[in-house]
Order: sequence, then C-alpha cells, then structure tokens
Amino acid sequence: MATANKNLSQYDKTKLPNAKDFRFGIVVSEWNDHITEGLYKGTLDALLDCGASQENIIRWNVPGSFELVYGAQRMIVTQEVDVVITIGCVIKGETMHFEFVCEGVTQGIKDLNVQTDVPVIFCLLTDNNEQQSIDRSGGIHGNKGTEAAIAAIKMADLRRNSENK
Ligand SMILES: Nc1c(NC[C@H](O)[C@H](O)[C@H](O)CO)[nH]c(=O)[nH]c1=O
Ligand SMILES: CC(=O)[C@@H](O)COP(=O)(O)O
Repeated sequence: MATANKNLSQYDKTKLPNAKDFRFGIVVSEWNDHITEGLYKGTLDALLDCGASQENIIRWNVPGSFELVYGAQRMIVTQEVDVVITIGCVIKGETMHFEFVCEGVTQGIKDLNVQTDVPVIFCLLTDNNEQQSIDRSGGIHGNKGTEAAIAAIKMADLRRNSENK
C-alpha cells in the first residue's frame, strides 16, 4: 500500500505495549532540518502519548543522513537503549548523490539490525521533491516520525520478550 493510501500517523495505543519501561535513542539528521524536526516531533509526541518517559529518551544530532549509521552505532555501544530511531530526509538533487546516500544509509541501518542486538528503526524520507517530504512529516499523508515511534515500541517489546528464549 503506498503512503498516499495510508495515513502514517494512525495508531491504536490500546493495542500497543506500554512504553514506560523502554529507553529510546533518537538520532536526527540536521540536513533538511525543517523536515527532520517535524519528523522528530511526530516521534516524540507518539512516544510520550504511548507512555514513554522523557528521561528515557536520548536525542543526538548528526550532520546528514549518511551519518545516521555511525550515530546509531555509537548510541547502541555507549547508551543502554532498547531501540534506536534514525531520522533523516534525503531529497533528490541534480546528481546521483541521492541514490548513493539513500542506499548507503539503507544498507548501514540494515547492517546494524543484523550485527547488533538493538533494533534500529528506519525513519528516512527518500523523496523526489520537497513537497513529498512536507506531506510525510506532518502534512496530508501524516507523519513518518509517528510511524517510526510505533515501530520502535513494538520492536523494543519484541526484543524484551525474546531475551533468553
Ligand atoms: N543531500 C542530502 C544529504 N547530503 C549529505 C550527506 O548525508 C552527508 O552528510 C555528507 O555526504 C557528508 O558525509 N543529506 C541528507 O540528509 N539529505 C540530503 O538531501
Ligand atoms: C541527496 C543529495 O545529496 C542531493 O540533495 C545533493 O544535490 P545534488 O545532487 O544536486 O548535488
């Protein structure tokens, strides 16, 4: 189902685990910060709405989306978090740089999910133009940051329940 047919902000918190006991790491790219700050707000609002404590939420900034991978890796190694959410916005320019950044971040975050025991949530917009980013960071299609928060709660719960199985 394409995003256009699904509002990214819809969730039913009665069907979610309570987030109060989970520690959340959030790594935010400063590139396109007029978009990434909207994504972060969506994430933070949803986490708090689902019971997370502000003191259990750690935010770090990185220069661009390509640095999300290193930031998430350091967050995992140095902070006792149950899940990490990476937030970035890559918008197509004139060159192939878009493709390489998007692929590099995608593969890097996939690698962290495979190589560490902390789930890393992929809240990366990879858009053809700025309007698509606006529409997905609190606009007509909702907020991908909200979607990422819900995924983070579910994955932190899965990780907790699968320990020592
Ligand atoms: N063009 C975008 C970038 N480019 C910067 C890279 O992410 C990276 O910071 C740089 O190559 C240095 O390593 N980053 C975004 O997040 N969004 C873009 O649209
Ligand atoms: C994703 C990018 O790095 C891109 O926005 C840079 O723009 P350009 O491809 O025109 O250099």
